[in-house]
Amino acid sequence: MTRTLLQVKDLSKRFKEREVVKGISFSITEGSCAALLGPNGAGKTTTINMLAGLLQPSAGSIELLLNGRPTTDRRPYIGFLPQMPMFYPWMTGAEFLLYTGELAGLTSREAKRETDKWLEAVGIRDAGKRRIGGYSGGMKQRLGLAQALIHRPKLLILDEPVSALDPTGRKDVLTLLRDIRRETTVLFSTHVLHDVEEICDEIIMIQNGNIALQGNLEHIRRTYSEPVIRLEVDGDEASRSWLAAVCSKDFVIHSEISGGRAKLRVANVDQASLTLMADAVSQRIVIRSLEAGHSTLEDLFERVVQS
Ligand SMILES: Nc1ncnc2c1ncn2[C@@H]1O[C@H](COP(=O)(O)OP(=O)(O)OP(=O)(O)O)[C@@H](O)[C@H]1O
Repeated sequence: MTRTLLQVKDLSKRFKEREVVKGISFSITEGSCAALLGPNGAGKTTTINMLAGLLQPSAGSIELLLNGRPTTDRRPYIGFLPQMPMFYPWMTGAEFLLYTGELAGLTSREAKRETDKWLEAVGIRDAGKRRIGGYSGGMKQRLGLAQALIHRPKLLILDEPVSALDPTGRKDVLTLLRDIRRETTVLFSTHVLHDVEEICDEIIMIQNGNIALQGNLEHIRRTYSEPVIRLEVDGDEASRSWLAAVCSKDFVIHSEISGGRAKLRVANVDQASLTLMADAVSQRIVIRSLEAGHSTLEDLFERVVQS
């Protein structure tokens, strides 16, 4: 049975006379992994800070529901990793986790047990004995994640959790987020749409403080997915002018050209690919690559942002 864990209604935030979050409503299903997407300045951090209880909304409501009933104070049930987490550099990673665990209401014995568990889970068991001042950005991010999970929250909220990580670190964190989903619902903001496609099942896309698109990712994919051909030719003038001419053909619904590459939205990829290849052969144009497939979340994001 799918149950709502978080219900947001008509949420707004105004900084002086400027409204940056404009009455948004959405819900998050228990056990899901949801992504908050949007271009720079869309209002993601402001929204996340309101959900985490760090910012007071100007209007609207945020309810966390436990077994279908709203809690009076949602904060004990939320784990939060801000965009720029702050640490005490003189503490060791383990000391910091013990401290935050006890602050979150764990007994010292529980805090010790959870500290060991999470240092291991986020991959910094050995570094846990060292001072945070000597940690790299990626290690701090892992420690921040452990800090957000130590009190076993119902909802984990993360503001761009993978932006400071190298590819291995990113993969580790995404795997961890996927693993904890059995116990913890996850909401995170990101610009990396590929990560979203890998681990999320719900998305909320915001732009200019409004919701541009939201819902189940699979459903959105099915609804908005379109046949697309990605084409690359040589950079010489003849190839480029052929590419430009191709974009104005009848079977191309929409096109984007950048250098020797083009992305073509078409009605039928098979037919369009055959026509393109035949035309290229007859004009003696070398096609470097031709990929026939469907639009990605990134394509959809670009369309929403540009509209
Ligand atoms: N404390 C504040 N006072 C005034 N304006 C603010 C404040 N915090 C954010 N803003 C403005 O609100 C808008 C939304 O900012 P926010 O940080 O929520 O966007 P974002 O989607 O998280 O962007 P990014 O992807 O760049 O982190 C921006 O125009 C920002 O300048």
